[in-house]
Amino acid sequence: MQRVTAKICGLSTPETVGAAVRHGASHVGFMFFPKSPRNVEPEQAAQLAAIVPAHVVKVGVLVDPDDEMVARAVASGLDAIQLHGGEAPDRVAALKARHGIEAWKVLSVRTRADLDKARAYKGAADRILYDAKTPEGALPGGMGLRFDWTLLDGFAHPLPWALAGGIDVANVGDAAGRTGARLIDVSSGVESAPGVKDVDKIAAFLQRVAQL
Ligand SMILES: O=C(O)c1ccccc1N[C@@H]1O[C@H](COP(=O)(O)O)[C@@H](O)[C@H]1O
Repeated sequence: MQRVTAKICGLSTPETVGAAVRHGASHVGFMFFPKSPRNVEPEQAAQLAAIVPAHVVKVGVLVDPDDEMVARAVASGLDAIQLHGGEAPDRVAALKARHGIEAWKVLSVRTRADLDKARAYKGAADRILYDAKTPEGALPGGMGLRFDWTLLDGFAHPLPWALAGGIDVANVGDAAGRTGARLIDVSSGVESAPGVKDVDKIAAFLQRVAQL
């Protein structure tokens, strides 16, 4: 079976990007969402992207972005965009076609019906990322909230997928084992405070993932 890999998301410093790369992250993520404590400007993202080796996938996270925002983010050197808002399938497909890079769609999950929305993105998105639905008015992600992973039991995934939401070093083994996820996304689980990534937590998380 394919081994488990990890995306460390919401990175904003060379030190934490370096830690993610050194300890074996398959993906790194940069936030382009001004309301987020992890937000980076495109110029800052370009400097961070420049120190990421080619085998590590650089993902930009955007929330209902306008065309200019996507263009500025992609120009920082991204390999993929993660659309974390209410983007419809045709919008995802259009951005993928325009920029010629992978487009991921995030589905916010509370019920099985939320998973069923994945089918509409077949042919539009490259990957579905299942994350926990956050409370009304809160950030749409990065809150360290989990959804009920048993909802994924027996679900016929229409697309390659990844799991996010409230994952940390203590529960990543359960997350991968219980759901079968081969790509795990973490942000707040490797932080010491919102928006402050911790190199020791990144190292411990990735060492645990390497055992799975
Ligand atoms: O991190 C944020 O601030 C954020 C803001 C808006 C949309 C998504 C955001 N983060 C992403 O949410 C998931 C889960 O994060 P967590 O591990 O539960 O903290 C992940 O992809 C984050 O990058």
